Amino acid sequence: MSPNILSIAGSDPSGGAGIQADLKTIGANGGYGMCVITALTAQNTHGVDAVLPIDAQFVAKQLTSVSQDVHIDAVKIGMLANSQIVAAVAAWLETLSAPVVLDPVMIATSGDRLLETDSTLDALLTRADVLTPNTAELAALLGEEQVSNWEELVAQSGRLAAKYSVLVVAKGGHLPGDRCPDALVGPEGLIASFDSQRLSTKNTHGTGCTLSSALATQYALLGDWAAALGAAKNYLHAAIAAADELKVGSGHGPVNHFAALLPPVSSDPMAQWWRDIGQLREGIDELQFIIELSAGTLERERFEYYLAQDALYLQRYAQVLTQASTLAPQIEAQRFWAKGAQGILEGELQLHRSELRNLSPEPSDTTLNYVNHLSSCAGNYAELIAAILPCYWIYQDIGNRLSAANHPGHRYESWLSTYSSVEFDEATAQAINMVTEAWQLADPATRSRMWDAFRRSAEHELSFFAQSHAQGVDFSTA
Ligand SMILES: Nc1ncnc2c1ncn2[C@@H]1O[C@H](COP(=O)(O)OP(=O)(O)O)[C@@H](O)[C@H]1O
Ligand SMILES: Cc1ncc(COP(=O)(O)O)c(N)n1
Repeated sequence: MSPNILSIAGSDPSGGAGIQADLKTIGANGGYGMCVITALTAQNTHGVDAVLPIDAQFVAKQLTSVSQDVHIDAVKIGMLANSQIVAAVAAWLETLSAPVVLDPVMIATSGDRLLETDSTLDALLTRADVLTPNTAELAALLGEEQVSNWEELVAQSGRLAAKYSVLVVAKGGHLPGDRCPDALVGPEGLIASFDSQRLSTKNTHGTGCTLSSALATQYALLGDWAAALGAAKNYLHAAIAAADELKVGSGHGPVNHFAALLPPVSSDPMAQWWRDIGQLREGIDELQFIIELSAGTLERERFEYYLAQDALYLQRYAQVLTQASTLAPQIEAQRFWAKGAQGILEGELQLHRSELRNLSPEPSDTTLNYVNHLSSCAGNYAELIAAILPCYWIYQDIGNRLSAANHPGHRYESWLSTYSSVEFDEATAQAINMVTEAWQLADPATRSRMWDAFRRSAEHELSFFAQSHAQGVDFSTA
């Protein structure tokens, strides 16, 4: 069951910090988010322009309305704006036993004040379970100098923990260096530390809000502060790592709160598919058959075996292209696939016959598995053309390299000269476009079947090129 997490914080209308960041974070971590607003701010990714604190009695009213009705599993406190609001929240907390994470927000990263100068958080510091100050807030709470290295930060956090009998998260975000450690520190010293790489981005607006609300949510789920901090830090790290995918403002933008929940944003799904079969493509390049064909050392027998299987495959492939033409929703696509089928029947198969001394009558298991896979996709146009595509694309890719290795006197000179042509490059680009268009129109389930059909065909391509050397690559049961 989702824990109910209450954020008591200010509003950031640009959505990266404050209650907006908290609600996104709580939801992304599996909690049910609620919020009591303490202040409105007018701010963006460059800084805070104005603050309008909510009347303290109205803050109290919001708190009682929520807690009279809803069971609260954990509380996260952020910006409180002034001492009247601090007092209202402190009085309300006396009626509640839920765990409390207090992010002692005083000054925004941009340097703007979020807690009035004459206000103190003292009434809340002992009631909180965990404090999450940044280096400047930590120093201010102790009336000490701000530290600049990790050992001093852990020591200073320990002094704060002892002063208020609480746990303190030592946050390395503002320290120099390429690491970004955080640690849970108690009155007795270090409890658990979590190191991470410092991510290179200027988009870190709201990281403190995000960490503290993730911590409250994870504690409600896990019941252990150290484990909760580890989980919260992992979540934040992924959100910072994906921050640059968002395009929010021209200053310090927000982190990407839903990064881990969303499928990778790819404006070019085919480029993604091509990358995702990268290992298979490398596997094909490393096959003895391809290496020897390219070098001209391939035995004639193996070459003819491959050609004979290819001829059998192409007969069926031409039928599959005809089926795609029948299923195609637009006339242009109908024509394209029909033309492909015709090209095979009239052009490529003739070429095979001229190279072959005798046509092997029997298709191998590898060849049969491949064509059966193609036929199994024939119930749906989008899936079928996704299955058809690797034959075009991989052949074109290898063909360009093989024809580059060709030279006068190469053992397979005439064959390799057919491997690359402007027409085939164009046909491949058009086939990629057709599959992209079908993908754009497809629902998520069909998209996933399309990718599966494409990937399986790429696997069959590898098996197909491997078969003349019987290298035992067989994905037929995959
Ligand atoms: N560039 C970064 N790469 C990775 N983690 C970061 C980066 N900047 C901040 N963090 C993390 O964000 C959290 C908030 O840290 P910090 O910036 O110190 O606090 P605040 O946002 O309150 O000023 C910490 O967990 C810190 O480790
Ligand atoms: C309403 C509100 N609350 C908190 C912060 C701190 O944000 P940061 O984590 O960037 O210092 C903020 N800028 N606005």
